[in-house]
Amino acid sequence: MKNQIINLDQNFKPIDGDEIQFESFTFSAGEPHIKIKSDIVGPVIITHRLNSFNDLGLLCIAVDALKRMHAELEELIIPYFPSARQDRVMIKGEPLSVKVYADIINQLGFKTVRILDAHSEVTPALLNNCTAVTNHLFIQSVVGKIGTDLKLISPDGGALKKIYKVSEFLGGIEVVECSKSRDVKTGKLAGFKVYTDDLNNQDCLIVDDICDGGGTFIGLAEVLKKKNAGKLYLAVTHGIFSKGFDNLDSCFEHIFTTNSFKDLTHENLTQIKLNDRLLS
Ligand SMILES: O=P(O)(O)OC[C@H]1O[C@@H](O)[C@H](O)[C@@H]1O
Repeated sequence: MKNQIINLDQNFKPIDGDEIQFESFTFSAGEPHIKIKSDIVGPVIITHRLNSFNDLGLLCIAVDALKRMHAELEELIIPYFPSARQDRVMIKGEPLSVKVYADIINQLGFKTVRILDAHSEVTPALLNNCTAVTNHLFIQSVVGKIGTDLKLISPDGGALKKIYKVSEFLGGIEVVECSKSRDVKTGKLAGFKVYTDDLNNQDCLIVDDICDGGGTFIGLAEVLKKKNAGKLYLAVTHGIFSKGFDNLDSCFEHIFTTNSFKDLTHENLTQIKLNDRLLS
């Protein structure tokens, strides 16, 4: 039987199919409400941008409504997994936030959960039957626009394994390894090491999963410039850009992201819209 799709974040339609119609609104006290308007005739796929506990609330009540209509919950597609960076307890007294989200999502009872460019191996391990889609097709789209005559830059050890896989997928673009240190107590960036003597004016593409405030990439760009990098490009799957673009713009020739977190327009940014292909 053909799947039916419910795009819970109505501005975000990453895959095609027969859409389930619904109405949603928030009561004045802030409580979400939903009404499913279509008949349920096939297995259901939900796509949702799950950036906060409010988004999670809407998902939970939507699933309740669907279960009351005897829906078969085939798949949940949430490209950006919330709190994925809080995947370990660094200091006594901190929560393991990613597990809080994962436990709730596991309870919903989907056959599979699909996420994009997982921050680490922790999130897929916590989710039942998780498909973790890589960033390979996204980065392939990026190099399709800027060419392959460049070096791929991995900002830190966490991104290293992934970037070698991207490089292999793209036919062996050279990787430059870097490491990043943070103050464990404050979380503030302490510095970068770039493991090459000279970049010889070669263009560089920094590849990472998330750009939040951008401090990582601004700091790394400074170090790469000191090593004689040519043009600098940035590709991050999940574009939060919580501190805007002013400081990033002066560091990068161009920035690339997807719309997994939010819709963005900015003159120095290309947002590649997620679709069936990028999520497979
Ligand atoms: O420096 P900002 O943009 O705030 O944070 C993004 C970085 O923080 C990491 O966990 C991400 O993987 C990325 O390397």
